[in-house]
Amino acid sequence: MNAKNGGIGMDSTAPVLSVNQLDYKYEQQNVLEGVTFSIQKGSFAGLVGPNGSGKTTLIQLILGLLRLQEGNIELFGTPIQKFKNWNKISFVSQKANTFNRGFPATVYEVVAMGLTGNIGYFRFFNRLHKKQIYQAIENVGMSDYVHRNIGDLSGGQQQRVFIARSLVSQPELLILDEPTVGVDTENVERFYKMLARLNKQEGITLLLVSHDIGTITSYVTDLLCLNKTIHYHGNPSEFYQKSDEEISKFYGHSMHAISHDH
Ligand SMILES: Nc1ncnc2c1ncn2[C@@H]1O[C@H](COP(=O)(O)OP(=O)(O)OP(=O)(O)O)[C@@H](O)[C@H]1O
Repeated sequence: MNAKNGGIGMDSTAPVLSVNQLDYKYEQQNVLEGVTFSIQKGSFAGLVGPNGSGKTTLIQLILGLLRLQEGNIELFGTPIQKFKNWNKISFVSQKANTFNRGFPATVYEVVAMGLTGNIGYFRFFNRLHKKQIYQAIENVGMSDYVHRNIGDLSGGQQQRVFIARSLVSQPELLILDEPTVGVDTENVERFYKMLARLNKQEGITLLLVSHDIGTITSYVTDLLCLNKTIHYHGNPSEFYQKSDEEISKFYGHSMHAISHDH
């Protein structure tokens, strides 16, 4: 059943994201071929693939930053060409933590910036906006740092603040492109735990792009392996039943994934 209404109404039963037979090439280089998958509401999806496997290109297509060549993408049941509710989607890029450390803003101010798209730069925040800002900061476990300068925080803490900034507008789908680049190992685990909690308790659908297949498989509900096309989409634990040979065939090199139980 599809309750589309000229691209304005949303089909609440539709997948949050549906990608169908997507091909993409830069000049003569085919980067994506026949990419097909969908992500259901409430999933924590991990998209993994080696360098150059097309992850960033795929995300840029999903965010409407690159024009479709072949195939189609639906967001909340609406073809991307007609999709207007971009406030339902938030994106945190790997570049977020290359933030200028000298930037004179507190955690509160950085998170508040996530609301300016909703209310405009020169409007004042009302009580509800302030509540949303504090709630987003609490959701990423940064309440003790509200008035600290962003430049004084560690890479992992800064990245949590950027997640809070993207959560404050209350998106339904949060897309993260390699958010743990530059975050030390111990904090990477904490970071993934925080994402898993946001997914379970706040019901936010997550699409996490990573080349770190070992760690993310402990947290994600859906694992997608991309190398030009989707070679695996399913339960992360079933992925480990595949032979090393099968995995390395699409991963491009031999790899030993490590599974942790949490
Ligand atoms: N703007 C561009 N023009 C030409 N080729 C590009 C462009 N962007 C990416 N490519 C090429 O397309 C292929 C896929 O790149 P993409 O960045 O999508 O992969 P990725 O999986 O995100 O890689 P990484 O993990 O290294 O970031 C690579 O071979 C890359 O060199």
